[in-house]
Amino acid sequence: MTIENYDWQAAEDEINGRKPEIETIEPDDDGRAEAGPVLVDDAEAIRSWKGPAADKREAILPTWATSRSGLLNAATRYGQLAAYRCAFHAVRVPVYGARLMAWAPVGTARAVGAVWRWASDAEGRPARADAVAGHDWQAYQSLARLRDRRVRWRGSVCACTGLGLVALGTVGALAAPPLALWGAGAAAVAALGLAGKPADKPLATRAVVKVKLQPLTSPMVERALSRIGIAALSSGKSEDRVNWPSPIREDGPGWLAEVDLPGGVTASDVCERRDRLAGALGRPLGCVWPEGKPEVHPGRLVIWVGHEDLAAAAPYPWPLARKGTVDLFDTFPVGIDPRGRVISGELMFTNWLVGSLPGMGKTFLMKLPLLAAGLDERAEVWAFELKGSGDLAFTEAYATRYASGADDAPVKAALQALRDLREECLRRAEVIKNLPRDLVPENKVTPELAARKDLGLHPLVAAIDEVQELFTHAEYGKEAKELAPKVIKLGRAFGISLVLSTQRPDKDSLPTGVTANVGTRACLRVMGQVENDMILGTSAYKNGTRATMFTSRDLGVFYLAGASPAPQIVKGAYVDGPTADLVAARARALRIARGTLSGYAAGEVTEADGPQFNLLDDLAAIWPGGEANVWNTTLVDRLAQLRPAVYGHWADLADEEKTETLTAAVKAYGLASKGVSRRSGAKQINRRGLNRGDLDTAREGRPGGR
Ligand SMILES: Nc1ncnc2c1ncn2[C@@H]1O[C@H](COP(=O)(O)OP(=O)(O)OP(=O)(O)O)[C@@H](O)[C@H]1O
Repeated sequence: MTIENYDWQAAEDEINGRKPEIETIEPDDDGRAEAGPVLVDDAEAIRSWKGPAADKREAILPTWATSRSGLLNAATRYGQLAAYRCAFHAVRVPVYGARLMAWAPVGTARAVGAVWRWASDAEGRPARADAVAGHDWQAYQSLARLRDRRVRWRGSVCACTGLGLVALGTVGALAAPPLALWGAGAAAVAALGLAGKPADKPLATRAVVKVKLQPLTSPMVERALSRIGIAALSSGKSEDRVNWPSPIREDGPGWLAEVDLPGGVTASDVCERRDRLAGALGRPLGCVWPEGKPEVHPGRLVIWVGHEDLAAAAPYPWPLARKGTVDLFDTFPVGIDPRGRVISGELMFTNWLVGSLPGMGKTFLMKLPLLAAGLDERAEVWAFELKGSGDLAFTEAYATRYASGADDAPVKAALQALRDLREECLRRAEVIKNLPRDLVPENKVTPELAARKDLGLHPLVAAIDEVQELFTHAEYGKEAKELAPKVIKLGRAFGISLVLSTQRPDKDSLPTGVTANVGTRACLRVMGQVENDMILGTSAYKNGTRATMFTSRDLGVFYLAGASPAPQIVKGAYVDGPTADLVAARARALRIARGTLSGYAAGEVTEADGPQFNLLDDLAAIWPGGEANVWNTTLVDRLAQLRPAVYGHWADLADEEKTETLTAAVKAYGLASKGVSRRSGAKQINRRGLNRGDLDTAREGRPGGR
């Protein structure tokens, strides 16, 4: 119990009234404590206890104003609101124009009436009438003289202004450009329309109706907590009251309440009842996000209540979807937390495990590390999708290994990948061991070593979607279960990362060696404690990290553990199919430029990937008869027709990219493209292409021969 939580009254009652039922220190044998039992809790001593005091400093700036992403989010929110208002009113301009025109005659009448009243000294009329009624003829005479003077003067002003306006109008009509005339006309109609506007009718329709959100208050939170079915919170006893270490404050687009729960109640007890808490607070479930702060103590509860339902909020677009590259030795964005702060993850020196019920967003989440790896041109990517849906087909553009399907072939390819990764781990370990100590101070791959092509220590990211198909496979499962933990444990330091996803997190489908050793865990909605802990780690459920609290509406929402000291709730960035293809095209271009496009994406197909065939043989097969030199663009189109599954995506590239892609792909076989000049109509066009003689030489010299 902290000093603030100490119940002074109860302590005093106990000391002064009832016989104390508290621990006592018995007198020493030597009789020094004869004066009676000494209380362990001396109320006076505790009351006068002075220190050491820990000053808790409140943040100078709200959380959202302390980070670039927070500021960016706030600016985006207001910018989007302003843009929405502009667009809303822009489409209604004709309606507003029609309203102004309809009101303009009334406005004209009102303007003429006002001028007339001013020119005829209408305001003096009541005074003159009073003078007549009171038979005060002297006053009347002076008021009448005043009126005459005013009418003369005001009449002249009106006449001059009228003549001036007519002259100005005539000159304007003859000399001013039509646009200015229309502008002046519109301004006049607008002014008269506004003058004639009925008082109860607004000109513009409201673009944004402000819904007054009720601020979160401490009585509200206390009342809600007392109604979620936790006995201690609803007992009403003073010792069962929650404590407030800091006041409720606005945090991003919502309110943040931090409370210390009474003894014996933990934050996870409340997290488990998130739906009841939301109900008791009268907010949509997607607005209420309780979480623990175990680094303070298990009873510290943080409740964030958002203005907007996270499940109904617009998907969060991946910041790297349109532009940007990734340095895998740094972090990359994976989503936002309920408060709108960008959450990042990393791939180097960590392995990923993604799990959830089917259809909650596993594959969408897996796309993020795979695309991030794609945007680091040093990284080699292997992707295996064992459901056969083609969800990871975007990686075909840049992956060194790719397999997809619901049959045995991709499962076998994934197993082969694990075998090869194990070998690669050993090779890399040997390379690192033989390097001078100063280059590998921590026996780990460094960015400098990863950049050296001669060492082969580049990042290698291997993803297996629906990995349960591999681990439960009758023939390959046993070996895969043995290999995966070894790769996870060993590969980490050598730049090899596994990204695994499963929709069946149980002990048969996921070896404990995997669950115990992965560093980054992402758990979308699961049904129970076992699945939760299989993905998020032992005791995660007990510690309040419960992906069971997500509902079926929380698509793409997950607990991310391992990316930061405490698990975080994240709404994953949304990358749809076409966007993934665009990013993949950038990943491919990066590799082509660096000369690192290899394997599957470069058209090389290994035995493990399927039937054996080869780019050089395929080129020979589609070579136009009798031609000595052929443009790369023509060859790529013919290759795409020959094997759409392998070369199909090349056909969609621009001519320049087709040329580059084939140049890079044949380079691996020691074949170089050269300038090929051809006549097209009256023009002579020069493009890069291949020579048949060079191709045959490369085929002869290929290991294994023709
Ligand atoms: N981050 C996200 N934001 C918004 N919606 C998302 C997000 N991630 C996924 N979704 C939605 O959830 C749906 C299911 O996603 P996904 O296909 O990744 O699920 P899954 O768990 O892989 O399913 P399965 O187990 O059947 O393969 C998607 O069609 C998408 O509309």
